[in-house]
Amino acid sequence: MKPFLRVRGLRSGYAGGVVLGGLDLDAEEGGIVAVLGRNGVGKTTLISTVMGFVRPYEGSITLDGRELAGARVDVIARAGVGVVPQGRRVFAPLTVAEHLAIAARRRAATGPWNRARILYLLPRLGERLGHRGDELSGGEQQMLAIARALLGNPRLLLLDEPSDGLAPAIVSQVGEVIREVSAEGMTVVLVEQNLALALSVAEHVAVMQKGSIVHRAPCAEFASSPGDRRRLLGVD
Ligand SMILES: Nc1ncnc2c1ncn2[C@@H]1O[C@H](COP(=O)(O)OP(=O)(O)OP(=O)(O)O)[C@@H](O)[C@H]1O
Repeated sequence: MKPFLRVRGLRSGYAGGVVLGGLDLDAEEGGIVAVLGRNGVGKTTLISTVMGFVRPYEGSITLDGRELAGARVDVIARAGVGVVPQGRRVFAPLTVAEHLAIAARRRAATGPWNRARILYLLPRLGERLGHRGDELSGGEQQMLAIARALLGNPRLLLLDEPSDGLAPAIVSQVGEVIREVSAEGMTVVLVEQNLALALSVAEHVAVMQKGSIVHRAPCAEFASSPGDRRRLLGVD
């Protein structure tokens, strides 16, 4: 079967410097791939390049057969790619309701994910509609960042370290939300340092080192290979 997201020979970086040196990645439709790797290997650069924030030097990024490498961010968003960025990017003075209204106005496509459905999935946000971004906990901000991305009805959702800075109980809620959106058919690429979260939600792992994917495995296999985890990630 042809992968829904197919990245081949992706070279990218900043101001002529190379971070991704010919990266290949596949994600099946409706599947969850976790991209793992130590700090600084280029995980955020991968997300930024797929999303069009960083223009690739070379290579191919196809979504459902359509070439997106080098396209503008708005074209990529309309083609069905959504992102939950690292650090959440919630605006301090805007309320939850205002964030959602802006995201709904700017949405790339209509589809199953509307405000009512998202508030059903993320009930805590419904209780905080009148609260400003800077009044939300880290977990609430993360749920808002996810809600904003879902409102765009992406077919491919890129999440950049959604567990960062969250308490373990909230991390498992984030994991449940990711599983639920994937169960509805959305394809997910999850960049994570939290191995437990990655292994509990994804079907496959792709491990990055120095700007390329050096190891791919089904999660169950990676979970039962402590030698691989130590060698590739430096963790037990
Ligand atoms: N905007 C930028 N301009 C120049 N260099 C950058 C920029 N963003 C990242 N880099 C560099 O690119 C390399 C890869 O960074 P990147 O953030 O993609 O890695 P990462 O795997 O996501 O790391 P982390 O896990 O710490 O978030 C690093 O050497 C970093 O310093």
